[in-house]
Amino acid sequence: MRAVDAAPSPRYGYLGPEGTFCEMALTRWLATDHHRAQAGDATPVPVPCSSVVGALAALRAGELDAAMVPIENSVEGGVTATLDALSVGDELVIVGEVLVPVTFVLAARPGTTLADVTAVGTHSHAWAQVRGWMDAHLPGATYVPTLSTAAAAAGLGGGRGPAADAAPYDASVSAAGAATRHGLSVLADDIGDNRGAVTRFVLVSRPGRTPAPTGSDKTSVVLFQRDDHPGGLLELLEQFATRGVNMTRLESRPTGAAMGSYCFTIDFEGHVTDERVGETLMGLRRVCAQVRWLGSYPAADGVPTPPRAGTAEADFVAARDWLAALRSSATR
Ligand SMILES: O=C(O)C(=O)Cc1ccccc1
Repeated sequence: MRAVDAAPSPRYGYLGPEGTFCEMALTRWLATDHHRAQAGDATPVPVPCSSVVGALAALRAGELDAAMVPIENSVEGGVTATLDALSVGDELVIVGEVLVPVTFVLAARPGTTLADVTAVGTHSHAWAQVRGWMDAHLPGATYVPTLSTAAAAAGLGGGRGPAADAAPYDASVSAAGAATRHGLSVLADDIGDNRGAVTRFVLVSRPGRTPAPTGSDKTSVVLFQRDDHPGGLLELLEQFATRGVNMTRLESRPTGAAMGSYCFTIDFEGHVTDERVGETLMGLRRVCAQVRWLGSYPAADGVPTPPRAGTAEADFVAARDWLAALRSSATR
C-alpha cells in the first residue's frame, strides 16, 4: 500500500516579527475560521514577513497562500502601503477582516529609566497614536521609524546580542507581549492618545474562491476616473447613493502618474452577489475608466445599515423580475 502524501499546510504571511498587532489579527482569524476547520483543511502556518509590500509580493509570487495586512486605523486612517500595493499589480482579493484593539507600552532594556530615553523606535502608525503622550512625557525624544512595533522591541533585544547595541534608539513602543518576549521592562503602559483605538486587518489571497454571502458583508473597490471634470467624484458617489448602498471607508490616493491624478479606494456594505451591489458595480463600470474589485467578505463588526425604502435587496430583485417580464412579453 502506498502512503498518500498529506496536503502541505497553507502558508499565511503577516507583518512580523512575532509580537506584532498583525500577528494578533492572524491568530484571531485562525482561531475563529470555522469554515476552514469544518472543511477539515490543514491549519495554516504563520509566516512572518518584514513588510506589508514584501508579504503581498510573496503572495503574488505564490510563495504564500494568504497574507494578513493592516489596512485602516480608527485614529490614523488608511495604511497607505497596503492600499497602494492592492491598487496596482496582479490582482489580489480580500477574503476576510479582523478588528484588533491596539494598546501600546513604552519599553526599554532593564535598568533604563524614563529620564534616560532620548530616542524611541516604533512603526509609523504606532508613533502617530502616541504622539500626545510623547509630547507630554518625553518632549525631547527623537522618533526612529521601524518596520513594525515588534521589530522595534526586537531591536533592543533585552540587552542580549549584537542587535541590542545596534538599535539607534533606547526605548520601543509596541504591544505588551512583544516587550515581554524580548526581555524588556515596561516604562509606561496604555500610552495611546485615544482609548479604544482599533486597527482593521484584512486577509488577502490570490483571486479564486469568494466567501459566500452572510447577510453582513463588505465589498472593497478601487476606482480610476476617466478624466478630471467638475462633479467627477459626485458621479461616483451617486452610484452608491441612488442604490442605497452604505460606504464604510472612502479615501483618495495619488496614482503616481502625475500631480493631481487620484484613484479612490472605497469599502461599502454588501456582497458582489447582492442585486443592489451588482447594479452599483455596473454603474461604476460605466462611469469609471477602471474598477478594480478587491473582494467581498464577511464584515467583522456585524450589523448592516437598514436599507431606505425602495433600496432593500427584495426591491432590487422585484424590479429586475418586473423588467424581465416586460422584456419577455415585448419579444413574444
Ligand atoms: O507593527 C505592528 O505591530 C503592526 O501590526 C502594524 C501596526 C502598527 C501600529 C498599529 C497597528 C498596526
